Amino acid sequence: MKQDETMKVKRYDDTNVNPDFVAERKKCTFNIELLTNIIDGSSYLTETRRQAQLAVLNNESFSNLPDRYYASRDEAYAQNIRKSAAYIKLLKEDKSISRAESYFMQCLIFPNEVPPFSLHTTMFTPTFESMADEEQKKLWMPRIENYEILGTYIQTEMGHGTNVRGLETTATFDPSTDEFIIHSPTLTSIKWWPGGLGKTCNCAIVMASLITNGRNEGIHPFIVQLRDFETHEPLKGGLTIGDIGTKLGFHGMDNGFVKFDQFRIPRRNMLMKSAKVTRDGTYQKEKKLEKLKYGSMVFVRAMLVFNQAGQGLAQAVTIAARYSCVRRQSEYAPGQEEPHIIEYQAQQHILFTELAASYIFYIAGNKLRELYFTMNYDIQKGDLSDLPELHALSAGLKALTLDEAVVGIERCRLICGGHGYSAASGIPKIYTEVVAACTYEGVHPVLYLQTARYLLKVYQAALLSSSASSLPDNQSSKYIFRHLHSERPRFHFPLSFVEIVEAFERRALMCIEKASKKLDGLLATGRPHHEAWNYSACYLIRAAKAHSHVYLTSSVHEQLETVRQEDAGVYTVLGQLFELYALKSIVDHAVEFIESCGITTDQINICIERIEALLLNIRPNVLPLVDAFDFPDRLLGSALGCYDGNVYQRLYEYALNSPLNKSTVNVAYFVYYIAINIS
Ligand SMILES: CCCCCCCCCCCCCCCCCCCCC/C=C/C(=O)SCCNC(=O)CCNC(=O)[C@H](O)C(C)(C)COP(=O)(O)OP(=O)(O)OC[C@H]1O[C@@H](n2cnc3c(N)ncnc32)[C@H](O)[C@@H]1OP(=O)(O)O
Ligand SMILES: Cc1cc2nc3c(=O)[nH]c(=O)nc-3n(C[C@H](O)[C@H](O)[C@H](O)COP(=O)(O)OP(=O)(O)OC[C@H]3O[C@@H](n4cnc5c(N)ncnc54)[C@H](O)[C@@H]3O)c2cc1C
Repeated sequence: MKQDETMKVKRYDDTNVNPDFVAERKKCTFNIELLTNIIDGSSYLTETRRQAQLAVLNNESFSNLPDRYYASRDEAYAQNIRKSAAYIKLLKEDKSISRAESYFMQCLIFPNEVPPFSLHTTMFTPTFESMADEEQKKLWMPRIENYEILGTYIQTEMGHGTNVRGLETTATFDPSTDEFIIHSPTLTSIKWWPGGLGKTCNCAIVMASLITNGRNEGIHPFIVQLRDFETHEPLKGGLTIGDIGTKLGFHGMDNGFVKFDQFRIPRRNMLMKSAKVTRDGTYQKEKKLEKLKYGSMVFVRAMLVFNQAGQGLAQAVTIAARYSCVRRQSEYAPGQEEPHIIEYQAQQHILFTELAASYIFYIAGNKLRELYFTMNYDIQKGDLSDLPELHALSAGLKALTLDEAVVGIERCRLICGGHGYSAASGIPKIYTEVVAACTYEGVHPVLYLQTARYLLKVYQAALLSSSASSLPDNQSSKYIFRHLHSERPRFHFPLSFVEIVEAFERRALMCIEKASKKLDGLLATGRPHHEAWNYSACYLIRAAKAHSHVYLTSSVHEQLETVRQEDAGVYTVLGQLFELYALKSIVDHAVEFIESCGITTDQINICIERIEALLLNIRPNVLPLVDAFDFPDRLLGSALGCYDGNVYQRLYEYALNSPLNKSTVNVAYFVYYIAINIS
């Protein structure tokens, strides 16, 4: 990114800081900057992020006016398009902007928003790059990279989302014209939900059942132009397109529908890297590359762990923590000043356990992102051996971290009392964005079952192997094999960090074994496989969750081992957060740990006591721990969570700006009530 010499806006306003915050920040026992580097992934990424954020704050085109919480849907959409236009212009003009820089800029330009063009970068382009052949890439990529083509990803239909194989849209090859005919044969086959489809995008990858020579060859991707490149009008020839209407959140996003009525596209618009239809209608495929077509889902699921679960929960926690250090309530010691609500143990238990979870999701999410890019390098070159592990991991972690994050965000809102319910707190917006991710890219029961399907295979292979070296070289195979072929360790309390990871592994293995036994038991009674699978679902989902917890704990433990060499202060606070998250999970799933690790209820009580001690340990550092996330105020968009802690002034300003306050007597009241009931 080109450096801007005129950068003048500071990321924080550190004048006029609430004195309570000044006192809190003085209690800090560790190097905040070092922890920020860990959260970002490196000091280089911290610096990159800050420069990118400054560039956004200095650019008036990216302001959030009108106020984002008062904007109507039309205004929210228009605001997103205005900012998108400025952002895309910038990306086109400054080719030195790196992927990381553009990512950080986008997060701040569209705070807690998925903007209408985002499908272009997260799904349309990756799917095209992965599924198009070289000639197709040469033809299309320049216009895709130049944003002349703005694409979305069209898979889901009104009647089918989860069951991709059950999609009804057809792409029938017509050899007489060398074209595919895209058709929606029923009401339920209307494509429904794709982001940016309603009003914004001019092209799309459409997933449809390929039919040639009378045979249905299954779901394949096609690139389809939807709108005229000049007038932006939907193309003639069989398209009905529109916006699907208001949703729980995503107000600035035009999720859309499209009905195809015998709409024709050239044969070469089928993406032909792993399968093709020749001029005479012959279908050919490379079976080994078949699963590549699911690749963009794996990508987004892997990214959602740090981007939505980690970042979303961390933002809610930052807001709740800062507010808790300002808000005073109730008489604690008779006759004395009301304490800050942060001093109540009940508040600390919720706030600090969610703080711990946000650190775990952020750090594990960063590691998953790195793992994705490492594994995907080989996958794109045609070596798909890591794909099953990556698919299982990204599916399970997307589900588990988002499940826990949305509950955590709501708990943060609740511990802010009444002001948490105001949009001004910023938390409702965070919640509606993050909870959407629990649905898109796959609903969670379905994703857990995908993870479990893989785990049972790994378990069977590990059972039959006499040496780990004969198994695939990945984390799942390693820990499942190791614990399957070794004695249960004796656990000592309080648990060491190594023992914590071991305990999560033993628990996961037990859950996988139980799921396997349940399935085998049902099969042994003569039930068909699909029925036995369905009635094992509760066991299978428990196994997938326990396995995902293994990744969370082991990857953060790995990070801790590195930090231990570097800085004692950071190691201590990060260790406290790791222990708190792990012990809370153990207590929440006590039955599974008692059974799998041979521990007692007395030992669970030791964990409960230890959690209380950890709350006291964490208390002095709470504000520095959320400061370390380094969220600019604009990103949080919160009167309660600003860096300077001037909560009440901001709440008052927010209320004064309400459109309802533009007049002293509201016209509706005058017209409907006074006119009818008082005159
Ligand atoms: C900070 C530092 C720098 C940063 C750098 C920058 C990095 C960039 C950051 C980018 C940030 C991104 C942020 C994200 C924000 C994103 C916003 C996005 C907005 C929302 C977009 C939403 C889009 C959508 O929702 S698209 C629609 C998604 N739909 C689904 O998910 C449907 C779910 N259903 C399915 O996945 C399948 O149909 C399934 C798997 C449930 C069932 O299918 P099936 O055919 O019946 O499968 P099955 O028989 O069970 O299995 C067959 C076989 O295939 C394997 N399989 C299944 N899925 C996959 C897969 N995805 N990958 C690989 N393999 C898969 C399965 O395991 C089986 O294998 P075998 O057992 O071997 O047979
Ligand atoms: C905000 C948002 C943005 C989206 N963006 C896009 C997009 O850009 N492109 C796109 O193509 N799609 C998009 N989608 C669609 C999304 O991917 C689907 O909604 C999602 O995959 C779920 O499919 P469905 O809605 O058909 O739910 P269904 O598949 O009907 O599932 C309903 C419920 O049934 C249960 N269920 C279903 N199948 C099973 C099973 N096999 N086992 C156990 N339980 C099951 C689950 O509890 C599930 O929640 C978006 C959705 C949202 C909410």
